[in-house]
Order: sequence, then structure tokens, then C-alpha cells
Amino acid sequence: MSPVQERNLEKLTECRVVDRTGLILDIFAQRARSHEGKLQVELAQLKHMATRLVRGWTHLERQRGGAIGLRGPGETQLELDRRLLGERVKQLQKRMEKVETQRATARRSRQRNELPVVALVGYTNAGKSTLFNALTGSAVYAANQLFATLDPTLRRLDGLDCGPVVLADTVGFIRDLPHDLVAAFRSTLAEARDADLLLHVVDASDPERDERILDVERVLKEIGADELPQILVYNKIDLLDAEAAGEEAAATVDGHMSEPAASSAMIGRVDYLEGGELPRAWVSAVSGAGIDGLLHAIGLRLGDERVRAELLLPSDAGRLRARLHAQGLVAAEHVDERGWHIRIDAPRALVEPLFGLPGGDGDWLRARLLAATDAPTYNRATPSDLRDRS
Ligand SMILES: Nc1nc2c(ncn2[C@@H]2O[C@H](COP(=O)(O)OP(=O)(O)OP(=O)(O)O)[C@@H](O)[C@H]2O)c(=O)[nH]1
Ligand SMILES: [Mg+2]
Repeated sequence: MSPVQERNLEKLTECRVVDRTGLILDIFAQRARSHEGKLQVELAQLKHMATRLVRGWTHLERQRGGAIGLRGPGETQLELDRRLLGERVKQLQKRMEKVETQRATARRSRQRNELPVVALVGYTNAGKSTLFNALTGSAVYAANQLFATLDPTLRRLDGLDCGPVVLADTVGFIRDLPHDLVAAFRSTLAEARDADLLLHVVDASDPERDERILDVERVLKEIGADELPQILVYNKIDLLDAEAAGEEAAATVDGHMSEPAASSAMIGRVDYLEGGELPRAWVSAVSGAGIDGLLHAIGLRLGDERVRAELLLPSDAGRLRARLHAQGLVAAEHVDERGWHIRIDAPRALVEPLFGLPGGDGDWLRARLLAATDAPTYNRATPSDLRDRS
């Protein structure tokens, strides 16, 4: 090997060690399955390559012998590389925008169809896809590798107390997920950001699980999903020995428990803690322990976050009715001689902005909808109530 070759090899090796983003991207590239996932990875790789080009990553020149003929007058190899990269990046960005728009449209229509979204988030390898399978009874690719899942997978989940929901599996998080990567996977992570509930899956057998939880919280913050309702799901409890697991579960609930603490019989239970702490569920996605309890907890948690009511709008309240439709809140309606009977069933977050409507409409809605949520049956708002408000 010539000294030059040796130096290049050195540079390359060095670069693989320090280039964490590049390494992660390589893994991502091997795992991406869908069109969207592949686009995201290629885009991120090119952008990453562009930052290295600026620093003069000269061995690329030799690799791109075929492109020499494209070089414009007076253009150096570096400039050419940069231009070609820039063009490809632009092309990919345009395609990504299209895919993102499609995804956003699908998400909005799901909201309109009143299906709440429950997203599985968590550190890579925590068992999200396995849990996804256990919850939906489907077979999604799960493997003992980092980043087995790159593309979000969506399934409808029936049989919950709160009605059907959409369950979303997502890409695993890691410590210090480079900022560029968060941006690159924006549309995948948007599934988490726009969810109604997050199941934060933790590998209970991981000795570093507490740090992992903090790492995931940090990424959630970065994508603007840290304020969403969450259930902490401690998975893989089959790997904890029974006695230790019992103590663990007892320790987490010490002092705040609504039920008496017990032993390993607590495995598979759900703890509802006080003082703003997250509810915790203890499950094994592999053995199925605790899955029923988790399903029940999801139903309860989502029940809190939805507004359900029936309203009777007089036929002259067309403007308010239009607003309800535009916001995607109307689950069903029929009209008779008394007016429009409108069934509202929607996430609270979509309903609350309407409480600010002018002309008394907002106050009227607030009174009707919030009262109705405590007793989610028929709300006796009558046309005369509606006229009284002015
Ligand atoms: N023993 C045990 N292993 C589990 C359990 N859940 C998942 N695993 C294993 O953990 C590994 C990772 O599972 P995945 O479901 O692919 O993890 P993931 O969180 O989806 O990983 P990424 O998609 O890479 O983020 C696989 O080998 C699973 O079989 C569990 O409850 N018990
Ligand atoms: Mg997965």
C-alpha cells in the first residue's frame, strides 16, 4: 500500500469512528423499507455528506471519476460535487414534501374520523414492535437489532373502552439523536407528535433504563411531544426475576398507591400514581403478561382526553354548525323540526380552541361540552337555550 493510500485509509477509519451520524445513517439505510423511509435516509445521508465536503473530503473525488465530464468551465471537483449533491438534495426534498403532505392529509382525516392515535415511543430495542404485535395481534418486523423499525406502522385497534384507536409504531430513539436526524425523520416522528397518547416503552431489564427514559424524554421535547399524555410501559418483565420484579413494582408505588402493595403478583399490573406522575404498566410483550391491563389503561387514559356530547343546534345556528364541521368535530348528525342533532366526539385539544369563538358561541359551547363530558350521555341543550345566550 502506498503512503497516500495508507493515509486515506487512516482518514476513512478515523472518520467512521468519530462520525456517529454517518454510522447511524448507515444502519438506517440498511433498515429503511418504505419509500418514505428510503427518501428520508438518502436525504439525510446527502446532507451529511455535504457538510463533510465543505471540509474537503477529497477521496470522494476519486470515487466519482465518471462525473468529470459534467464539470462546468472553471469548476473544481469540489464545486462540482457540491452542485450535484445540492441538486439531488433539492429533488429529494421535493419528493419528501409530497409524501409529508400525503401523510398529513391522512392524519387529519383520521382525526376527522375521530380515531385517536396512540403512538409507541421509546429507546431503540425496548420492544415497541413486539408490543405493537402483542396489542394488535399482527406481525410487524421486530428484531434484536438497533433501529429495526424506521417507518411508522399503523394499525387499528378495537375492543378498547374508549372505542377504536389507531396504534402507531415508530422509530427507536437514542441518546443525543443528532439534530439533523431529528429533522430528517420529522415526518416519521410527526406520528408521535400528533398522537393523542404516547406509550413510552422501557426495557425494564436494561440496567441503564432510567437514563434511557431521560434520553427519550429529551427527544420528545425536541419534537414537541413532551406535553402529551403518556403511559410508561415497563416491558420485558419476564427477564426480571420474579422476586426482584415484585420489589420493583412495589418500590415504584411506595407511598402513592391506591391499592395495597403486594409482591410479584403485581407484575402485569398498572399503577396509577398521584401528583402528576405518569401511570406505569408492567408487561411482557413476549409472554403477553399485562397486555390486558395495558389495554384497559389506554382506554381510561384516552377517555379523559376526549369530549363527547350531543348538541341540539337550531336551524339558524348555521355558522356555529359550519365551525364544528370545519374543525372536524362532528361524528354524526341528523336534522329534524327542532334543528340539528349533532354528536361531538373528538380530542379535547381540537375542541378547546372553539371556546374562544365570539358572539357567545364559544361560551355556550364550553358550558355544553364540558358539562357533557362528565356525564357523556345526551345533553339537553335546546333551541331556546341557544337563543337565550345572546
Ligand atoms: N424477553 C423479552 N424480550 C422481548 C420482549 N419484548 C421485546 N423483546 C425482544 O427485544 C428485541 C427488540 O424488540 P423490538 O420489538 O424489535 O424492539 P423495538 O423497540 O421495536 O426496536 P426498534 O424498532 O429498533 O426501535 C427483540 O429481540 C424482541 O424479541 C419481552 O417482553 N420479553
Ligand atoms: Mg421496532
